[in-house]
Order: sequence, then C-alpha cells, then structure tokens
Amino acid sequence: MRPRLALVPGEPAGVGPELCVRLAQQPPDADLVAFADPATLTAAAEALRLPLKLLSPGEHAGPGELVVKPVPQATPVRFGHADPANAAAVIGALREAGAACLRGEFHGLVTGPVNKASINAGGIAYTGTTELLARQAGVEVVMMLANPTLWVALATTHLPLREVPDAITRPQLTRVIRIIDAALRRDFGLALPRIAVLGLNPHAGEQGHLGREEIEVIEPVIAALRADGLRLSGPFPADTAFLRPRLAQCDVVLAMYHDQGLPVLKHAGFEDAVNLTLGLPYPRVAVDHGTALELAGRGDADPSSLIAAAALCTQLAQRRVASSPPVGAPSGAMLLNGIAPAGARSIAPEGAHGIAPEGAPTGWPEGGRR
Ligand SMILES: NC(=O)C1=CN([C@@H]2O[C@H](COP(=O)(O)OP(=O)(O)OC[C@H]3O[C@@H](n4cnc5c(N)ncnc54)[C@H](O)[C@@H]3O)[C@@H](O)[C@H]2O)C=CC1
Ligand SMILES: NCC(=O)COP(=O)(O)O
Repeated sequence: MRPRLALVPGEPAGVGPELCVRLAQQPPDADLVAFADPATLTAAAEALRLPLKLLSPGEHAGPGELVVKPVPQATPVRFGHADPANAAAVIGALREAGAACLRGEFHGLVTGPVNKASINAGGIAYTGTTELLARQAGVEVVMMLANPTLWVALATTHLPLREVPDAITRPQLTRVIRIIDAALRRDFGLALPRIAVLGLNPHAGEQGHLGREEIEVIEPVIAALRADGLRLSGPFPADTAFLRPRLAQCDVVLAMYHDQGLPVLKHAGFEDAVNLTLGLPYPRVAVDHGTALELAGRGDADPSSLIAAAALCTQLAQRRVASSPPVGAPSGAMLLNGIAPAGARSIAPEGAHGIAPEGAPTGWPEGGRR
C-alpha cells in the first residue's frame, strides 16, 4: 500500500521549505502533498539550485516534483527572517493538513519546524503542534522523540517549568502511560512495552527528603498500572536513568518534562531523530529540530530528520492500514526506518544503528549508538 501523506514545511523563513525540497528529490514510498505557499517552495529550490516542479493535487509526483495544496502567506518569504504576519498561514497549513487527516484524506502527517515565538508574535496563542493537533482531534496525546537507539516520551510538553509539578497528577500520568503503552503495541508491535518512568525531583525525591511527587503521584500510578499488567519500572533518578545498562532494560524512557529527556535524546543522536505524536487517530511524525533560521536558504541544513520522519510515517501508515498488525514479543517488534526500541535492537542489521562511539563503555545494548 502506498500511503498518502500530508507534508507541512512549517515556518517559511526557516529550514523547513528547503528540507521539503530535498525530500522531494528522494521521496519516500508515499504520495506527498505539501500544504504550503508554492512561491516559498520555489524560492527554497532556487536558493539550493535544486530542481522542483510543483504539481496540483491529483497529479502523480516523481523525484524532483512535489504536489502542493496552496496555503498563501501574507508576505513573501525572506529566509532567516520569520515574519509574524505569516503566522496565520503557518497555523492554517497545520490545521488544514490535520483536518484532512481526520477526514481520512491522508494516511499520515509529516511536519517541519515551526517558530513558536513568531506564531505568538503574530497574535496566535500557540505552544506546539502536538497540542494543536490534539485539540483539533479532541484527544489526549503524548510526545515521543526517537532516534535509532533511544526513545524518550514526555509526561508534560510545552509549559513553564514552574507549572510542571502541578501538571503531573495521578489521573494525568495514568493517561500518559496508557497512551504510550497502547501506541507502542499498536504502531510498533510490542506485546508488552517496557516503560521506564523517571522521577521528577533530584534522586527521584530521595525517599521524600527532596520532594514528595514520587511518593504521592508517580509511585502509586506505577503500582496501579503494574497491577493492571503494564510493564513499568521506576521512578528512576533522571541523572542515572540513561546509563546504558539501565536503558537496556526498557523500550522507552518516560521523562517528566521536556528538558529532562530531550537533551539526552538529542545528544545521543540529533540528525536522524524524529518527533512522534502518540494517541492521534493518524500517525504524525515531525522533525526533532527547530527552524534554524541562521541556516535557512543556504543549503547547509541537514535533511536527515525530515527524511527519517517521512519514512517512518510511511511505515506507520502502512502498518495501520494493514489488517490487525501482528503483536509479538519484543524480538518480533517492528524496525521502523532503523528506529527500534531497545528490546528490538538486536534484530537490526549489522551497522544499521550506527557505530558505538570510540571509547564507549561496554555494556551498551547490541546495535550500538551514536
Ligand atoms: N518541531 C518543531 O516545530 C520545533 C520547533 N522549534 C522552534 O525552532 C526555533 C529555534 O529553536 P532552537 O532552540 O534554536 O533549535 P534549532 O533546532 O532550530 O537549532 C538548534 C541548533 O541546531 C542546528 N540545527 C537545527 N536544525 C538543523 C538541521 N536540519 N541541520 C543542521 N543543523 C541544524 C541549528 O543551526 C542550531 O545550531 C524556536 O522557535 C523553537 O520553538 C524547536 C524545536 C522543534
Ligand atoms: N521539542 C519538540 C518541539 O518543540 C516540537 O514540538 P511540536 O511543535 O511538534 O509540538
């Protein structure tokens, strides 16, 4: 099955449009439709001196071609200079694409980076595309970033650090963990996903001496869900949870907040990491990086994350369309675009996950890491 995927480049002045142009040169096994201003895509192709023929919806695109559903901007693009006047077009493209996915016109959504400050400066209250798509679909979701060797999900996403402890409650954390568990079963074929839950406080609260959220919220949730059959461990102190022997015991790490988990993930492998929204009615996969305004229009931006996102979204869409995906043990888990949970890493072909860095401590799971 060849899926139809909606593609949203994101901030016009950032690297998103040129990454879409690069993606069009080596498209995934899917029919892409870009929701964007055609003039911006053309400008990006010209800046990179790459061929790009824009087609209308319904036409079939080959390499160097891209089907476009026009979403006009208020002002022409100036690479490197985000214009808040274009906020409505940026958000409009995301909303249109999301709505089309909900109507079943597309099998999945691939998105480039959005400049959160520019959107807000343009008068649109916006914290993130994850939240926007969740509201539009009327569901709760979980953000998970993944690279070929590490998966990190977040209990909270884009909110001030000061508000994090109050946002983590027993019902909320229960829902987050259930969404992760269900998504890893459904989309990745894990029979019993192993979720390692981090604590919130230093040393996971040091038995209540450094904070009580572990005792009052996180531990009771873990205990209740374990009793329900979920495979959970923790709460672990975040500073040692990412040590290699610990990672070998889980498929995904659940961090309590954005900057508890994502710096580790991005350090472990920035280039080919992707950002998934778990819990939506359709697969959404995004780049892991931001708008990188300083690189835009120069041809220096690395397209690996967008290419990985499109490939993964293609595979997730195919999997969802295929009748009742086989649910197997971790050893039978799906290897998606080289992205596999720790428990499935050994099924990757030799070298598929990159090579362990020189001097890497021994004990790192098979498959290595970047
Ligand atoms: N998926 C999304 O929509 C995301 C959006 N952002 C937004 O992006 C804006 C800028 O955020 P920053 O924190 O500066 O993060 P950033 O990811 O844009 O930049 C961080 C560093 O990575 C480099 N970089 C980023 N993408 C690259 C690529 N494809 N190839 C080579 N180098 C690359 C940049 O040059 C910079 O040195 C913010 O407005 C933020 O809200 C940030 C993260 C994700
Ligand atoms: N750090 C991830 C990020 O900011 C992108 O999130 P989203 O806009 O896809 O919700």
